[in-house]
This record gives sequence, C-alpha cells and structure tokens, in this order.
Amino acid sequence: MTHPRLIEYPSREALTDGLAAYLAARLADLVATTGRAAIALSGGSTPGPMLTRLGEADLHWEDVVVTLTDERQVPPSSPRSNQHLLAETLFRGAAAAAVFVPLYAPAPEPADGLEAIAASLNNLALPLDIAVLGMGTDMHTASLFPGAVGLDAALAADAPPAVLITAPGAEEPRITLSAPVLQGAGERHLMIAGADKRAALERALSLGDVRQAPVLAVLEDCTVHYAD
Ligand SMILES: O=C(O)[C@H](O)[C@@H](O)[C@H](O)[C@H](O)COP(=O)(O)O
Repeated sequence: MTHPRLIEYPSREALTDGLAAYLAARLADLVATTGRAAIALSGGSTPGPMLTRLGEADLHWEDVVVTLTDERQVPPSSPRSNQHLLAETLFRGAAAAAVFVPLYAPAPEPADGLEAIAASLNNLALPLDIAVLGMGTDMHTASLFPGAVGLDAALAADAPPAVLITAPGAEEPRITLSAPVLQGAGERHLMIAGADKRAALERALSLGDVRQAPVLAVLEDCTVHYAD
C-alpha cells in the first residue's frame, strides 16, 4: 500500500478552515463542470466545525447530493444520529438546499430499510464524487469496525451499496457505505486530529491487514488531512 498523501495543518482551526475551503471549491467546480456533485460525509466528533464552515459556502447547493459515510440506527432526533449532526452543522447554512440521502431507515428492523437506502443511493448519490471519512483509534472508518458482524460483507468486492453492521460494544446497529462505494468515489479524504489517531494510521499501514485495520480499504489515492 502506498502511503496516502498527508496534509498536516498547524492547528485544528486550520484543518477545519482548510478542508472546508477545499471541499467548497471542489463542489463548486464539479457543479460548474458536470452539473452535479455527490459527497459522503462522516459523523462523529471531529468534523462538526468543518461541516458548519462548509455549509456556509455560497454555491449551487441545489445541485449537490449529500449523504453520510455511515449512520447509527437511531432516529434523526437523537443526539447520536449523524443526520442530527448534519442538521446542527452543515444544513444550518446555505447547504440546507442540498439533496440529502439518509442512511437511517425507520423500519421495524434496520435490515428492512437497507433495500430502500440502496435504491436511494443508486438513484441519487452514486457514484460519489467525494468521500470525507474519519477514523477511530481502533483503525475503523465509516462503520467498518474490526471484528464487526457485517465487516466481511461490507469489504467484499461485490458488496451492496449499504451494509448493516453490528460492531463489538457499539450502542446500536449501524448502516455503512460499503468499501466498493467508498473506493469508487472520485476522491477520498480522511480527516483526523490528535497524535493517537496519527499513530493508529501508521499502525494500520504497518499492519497491512484490512480486517484488522479497515481504514486501509479507503487509503488508496486518499488525502489525509491532519492536525495535532
Ligand atoms: O458514525 C461515526 O462515528 C463516524 O462516521 C465514524 O466513522 C467516525 O468518523 C469515527 O468514529 C471517528 O469519530 P470521531 O471523530 O468522533 O473520533
């Protein structure tokens, strides 16, 4: 595995501003040149300020499709929901005009909603132009967790667009974009902050085993945006 391109920012504020500015420019360029743009954003605690800043960008958001890299299977009203995070950040700005493809299915069982989610993704969001991912210190990305039920299915070359994941110790089931969908994105960006995540990334690269370090599934032609 070639080492991904690394952009190191002098501060977390610089990371927030720099990545938001880059993504806004790329989305504007994609809309101007192709008429549309499709971006998958990750949840978690890291991207919030960047999502707020991105949502303030003045671009033709009505031509942008936004989805998530993964979603906890909780209602959008839950503070644990990544859709809730987008509502509180990205969609507070002009980005509220974007088309949103959720990964939460209010079905009796999450698996029942997978078909509808896959259809929405295929009809509206795929292939992705951009995927913006995070990573845990356990070397997961999206909801591709080591040891998770569903991980092999999500990593398979013939995986469906979205896969149900039950991760060890997770508070709720998750639906994740599969590895082929993330690998098929026009560009991938990994946003990480803190020395512990930098160390986890180096550990993943030295391990070289995608089942122990699922982040490896997205690092080919990926740009890592890092701040201490
Ligand atoms: O649903 C989620 O939590 C994210 O999509 C997940 O993949 C996240 O990017 C990592 O867990 C890092 O999370 P932090 O930014 O909170 O460290």
